[in-house]
Amino acid sequence: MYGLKTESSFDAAHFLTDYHGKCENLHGHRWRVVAYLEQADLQTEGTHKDMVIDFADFKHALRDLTEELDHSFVVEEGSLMPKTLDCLREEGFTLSMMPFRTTAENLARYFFGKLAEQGFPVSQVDVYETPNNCAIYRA
Ligand SMILES: Nc1nc2c(c(=O)[nH]1)N=C([C@H](O)[C@H](O)COP(=O)(O)OP(=O)(O)OP(=O)(O)O)CN2
Ligand SMILES: [Zn+2]
Repeated sequence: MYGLKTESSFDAAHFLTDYHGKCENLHGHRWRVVAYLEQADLQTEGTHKDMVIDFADFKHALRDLTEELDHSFVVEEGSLMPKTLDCLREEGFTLSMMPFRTTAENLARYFFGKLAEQGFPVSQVDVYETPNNCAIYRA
């Protein structure tokens, strides 16, 4: 089995709905996202011969995904009143609406799904919320 790994980071704001503690308040993280690909065989011909895939394609795909969330407010759908969302948008804030509670675990599954949708043979995504705390989603 062959594997590739790349990583990218994004800075964003969030809060955890129904969390009893300081994380219920709006705060920010520099989330670090590490993605892994696994494939039994290497490509056999052309420019990608003896590669799982080109590192460039992999790193750009992950970077594009983290870039979409960078410097935004990552909001769980239904967690704020529509009028609050309207006001934030009117103020010019960028909102990234997510259909899940914005935990590191769910963000790991989100990036996993987005890479898989694009055809990458993704096997695992790690999301670090702090340098020491990491959530893992695996196939
Ligand atoms: N399993 C999970 N636990 C927690 C998550 C999560 O996504 N998955 N998220 C949070 C909060 O987002 C919170 O911001 C994390 O806070 P904390 O662990 O306290 O991190 P700090 O950087 O503030 O750490 P300090 O040690 O207080 O500096 C909570 N739990
Ligand atoms: Zn947090």
